Amino acid sequence: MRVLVVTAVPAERDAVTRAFGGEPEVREVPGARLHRAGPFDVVAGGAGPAAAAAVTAFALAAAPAAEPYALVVSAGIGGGFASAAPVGSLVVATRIVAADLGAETPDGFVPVTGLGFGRDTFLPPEALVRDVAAATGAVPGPVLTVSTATGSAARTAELLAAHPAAAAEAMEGFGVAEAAAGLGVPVLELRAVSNTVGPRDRAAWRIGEALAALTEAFGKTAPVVESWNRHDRHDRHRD
Ligand SMILES: O=C(O)c1cccc(C(=O)CC[C@H]2O[C@@H](n3cnc4c(=O)[nH]cnc43)[C@H](O)[C@@H]2O)c1
Repeated sequence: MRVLVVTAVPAERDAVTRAFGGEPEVREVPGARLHRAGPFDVVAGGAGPAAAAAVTAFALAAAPAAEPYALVVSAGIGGGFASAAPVGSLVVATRIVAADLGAETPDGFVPVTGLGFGRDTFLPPEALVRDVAAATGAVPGPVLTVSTATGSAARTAELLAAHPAAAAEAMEGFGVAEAAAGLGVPVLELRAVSNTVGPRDRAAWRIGEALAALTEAFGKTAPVVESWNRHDRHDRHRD
């Protein structure tokens, strides 16, 4: 069973592959460079939902027919909402939500679904989310995908008003999920919290700590996804 993992930057990709030691085998496919480690093919596809969707689609389309991907994981560091996910913690998405995809109106932000088209949420498989949370200690909760990282208390309050249970935000999950859904592949999002969502303070980001947490999490996630693929995949896919 193979799992495609999509990160934004090479440092995140390498944090995932480090969980398996040694040098990953590198495979070039059109549009993507995959680093193979354990059950994971890991690609650093760039920042933001568009880059993430493009590289996910390229990698999925390039999989050999005899060995299709059973799962796609959007992974990396992320911002944690203070009440749910402190710096250094992990978050596994129960929902992957496009938080700024929609329209501004005189009455405030309206998501695309409120405009009568598109979609703004993908649901990872429930059993897999539960098992990954149990194995890694990750907080299960909604992860918001934003095109602009939050940098003020006012924007944080807006996001929490619209998504009171939000645990984290990042910039790729919804793009990865959109591409995976287009090809009928389930999706998961796993984030290691490097900073708190709120007024921008880049000096306070704990990137090294978050990358170390990501490495540890992927070591613990590999057996979970392998077991899920054998036992749960076909009856629990909600999307
Ligand atoms: O500078 C470095 O060494 C470094 C190493 C690893 C990753 C980075 C990034 O800047 C990754 C950008 C990536 O991180 C996500 N992210 C992290 N915090 C937030 C946030 O508060 N709001 C939104 N996104 C966040 C996001 O997915 C970015 O694409 C640097």
